[in-house]
Formats: sequence, structure tokens, C-alpha cells
Amino acid sequence: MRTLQLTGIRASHPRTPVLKDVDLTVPAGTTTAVLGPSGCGKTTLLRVIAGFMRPEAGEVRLGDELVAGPDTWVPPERRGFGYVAQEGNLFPHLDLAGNITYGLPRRERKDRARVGELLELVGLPADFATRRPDQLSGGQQQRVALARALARRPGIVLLDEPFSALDPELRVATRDAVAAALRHENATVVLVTHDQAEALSFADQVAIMHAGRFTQVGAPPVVYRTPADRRSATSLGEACFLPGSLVDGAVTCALGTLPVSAATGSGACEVVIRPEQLHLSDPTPTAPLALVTRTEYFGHDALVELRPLHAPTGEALQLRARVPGGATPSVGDTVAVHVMGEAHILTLEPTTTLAEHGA
Ligand SMILES: Nc1ncnc2c1ncn2[C@@H]1O[C@H](COP(=O)(O)OP(=O)(O)OP(=O)(O)O)[C@@H](O)[C@H]1O
Repeated sequence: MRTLQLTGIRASHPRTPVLKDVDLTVPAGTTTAVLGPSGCGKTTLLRVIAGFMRPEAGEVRLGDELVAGPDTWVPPERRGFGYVAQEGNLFPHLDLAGNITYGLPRRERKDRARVGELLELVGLPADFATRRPDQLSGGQQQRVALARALARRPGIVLLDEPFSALDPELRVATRDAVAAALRHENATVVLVTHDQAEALSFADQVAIMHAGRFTQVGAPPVVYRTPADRRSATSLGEACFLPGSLVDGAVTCALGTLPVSAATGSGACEVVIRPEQLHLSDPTPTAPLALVTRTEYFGHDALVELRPLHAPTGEALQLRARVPGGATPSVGDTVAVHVMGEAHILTLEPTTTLAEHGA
């Protein structure tokens, strides 16, 4: 098990600066999911870690070993990582045993017991060893790609959107099998993904990237509940943003006066609330009212778009509530909106006093 540590990494493609002072620590034996929009630099980050690309500045450490730095360069083949790309990239002319042992020393290539062990580790029968890749489903091929990556017992495994080509059902089953195999090997893992659910369920830490920088790194529940900014909030799911006014640890906004998570000070602010925090009921005399403007029904649940009837700022606000599928209101209904749990303050413009102005 080795900790992966990146410090002050800067990296560019010709005429395109990509990574800008990136710092990241992935503790030994844990998984970090890197999430971010297309083109923000996720694959470039993996390429720098793997040693396929040389950073212009900064350091990469694997455990105690400096593998990239101003005067240090360890080539990819001596870094000891496993890499799984979006399309597994198995050799079509080799059977699974040949694929899994490709590049290993000759003695280890003959070790059929190890091949069987690796296949079972990723949830495939050992007797698949003699099959060829075209006799497998896409999900099974991705599991073989992981078995190949694990064959060298790498301390670090880099996964570049390995599940994105799979259909939803296969995706979840493959993801579970891969997660179990990685845990079994105590690997230190970096997973690049576009999929919010995948990042939240697969990783011990999520790192939100935008334009070559991390905007927030933290445990999934912390980043989900207390995002650092709008981008971090929307990277991990739907979010409602509301203007508000913070006074004495409570915020007043179009949904009433709400308790807030960890905010001090007072002033004008922006509040973020997750759609599942909004519960809807028939109108009541005390709860804020909203008009249902659109619904999206998914069976187990539904997304309901709402326009508050009395927004204090007079702005045309739009809210989204996630409600059980059986309780979906109709467009045109007026409903009461109840907020569960705490609101989170994204930005605060503190109220300044005359004393602070030196009066
Ligand atoms: N070989 C290359 N030559 C020049 N520019 C490149 C090259 N590869 C990538 N880029 C540019 O570098 C930037 C970052 O690319 P990168 O592949 O790291 O993004 P990404 O976040 O992985 O995107 P995606 O989610 O679409 O895979 C993009 O602007 C891309 O166009």
C-alpha cells in the first residue's frame, strides 16, 4: 500500500496549459474519484501520475519515492501502477490468460493458478481463462482489464472512466465487482468519472476539478452536504440556489427561516438546498407556498419544479424537489414546501458596521 501525493503540479499540452498547481493526497489503500466537466484535465492528471506525461512543475510521490520532480524522473514501467482505460483495450488475438499475464516475466506467465485467482477476484469463473475477449460481454471485458491491471500487484491503480461504455445494469454489477477486487488488494486508487453516483458510492474521497484546478476535495458526504461553491454543488447532484440573509446562525430566504450548517457572521448570502430536503404537502397556513411548474416522473421518485409564490427578493426563483414517485403533484398545483435538515451557505457578503469602517 502506498500513498499517492501530488504537490504543485503544472502540466500542459502543446499551446494548452491544463493542470494549474494541483495538489492531491490519496491515502494508502483508499479510493479518490476525480469529477469534472469534459476537457478540465482529468485524463491529463492520470497521465502525469502514470508517467506518460512530464509535469512542468511540482512533484509526484508514490509512498516514500519521488517519481517526478524538478530533477527526478522515474519512467512509467518503474512506477508500479495498473491502468484501466474506458475501453479495456484487451488484445483480441490472445485468450484471457494471455491478456492477463501480458508483459509479466515468463515464469509468471505460466502460472495458471494465479490467472484463475485473478479472474475469480474480479467475479469471473476461473475456466474463462481460455476464452477470447470477443466471447465476453462489455462488462466482463472491463473486469478482465482490471484483472490484468492487478496482475502485477500494483500499489496504485488508475481507472479512466472504466464503466462509462457499459449499460446501467451491467455498470453497477461491474462497479461492485471491481470495488470488491480493489479493496481485497488494498490498492490506492484514482478513478476518473463523469458519473456523480459512481463517485459518491465508489470513493472514500471526491476531488472536484474545474479548468485544471481542484475546487474541493473531501469525503463524499461532506462535499455533498457542504459544497464549497456552485460548481462543487452541481458536480455531485441537483441543487437549489436561493438568495438569503444570515443572522445569528439562521438564514431567511424564500423558504422561511432555516437553520444553517456551520456558518458564522451575518449578511446577504447564497443558500444551497438539495432537492431531497424539500418535502411537499397540501397548503398549510404557515409553510411557504409554491406553484408546481413541471414534473419529471422516474417511477421510484420524481423531480418537481416549483416557483415560490412569495419570494422576498421579488426574483423569479425556481426550486426542484425530489419526492416519492407515488406522491407526485400535478403541474398547476399549489403546494406547501417544508425544508428538512440544514441549509448550507455558499457565499456571504458580511454586513459591515460603522465601527468596522473606522467611524
Ligand atoms: N494530445 C493533446 N494535444 C493537445 N491538447 C490536448 C491533448 N490532449 C488533451 N488536450 C487538451 O487538454 C485539455 C484537457 O484534456 P483532458 O483529456 O485531460 O480532459 P478530461 O477532463 O479528461 O476530458 P474528458 O472528460 O472529455 O475526457 C483539453 O482542453 C484538451 O483539448
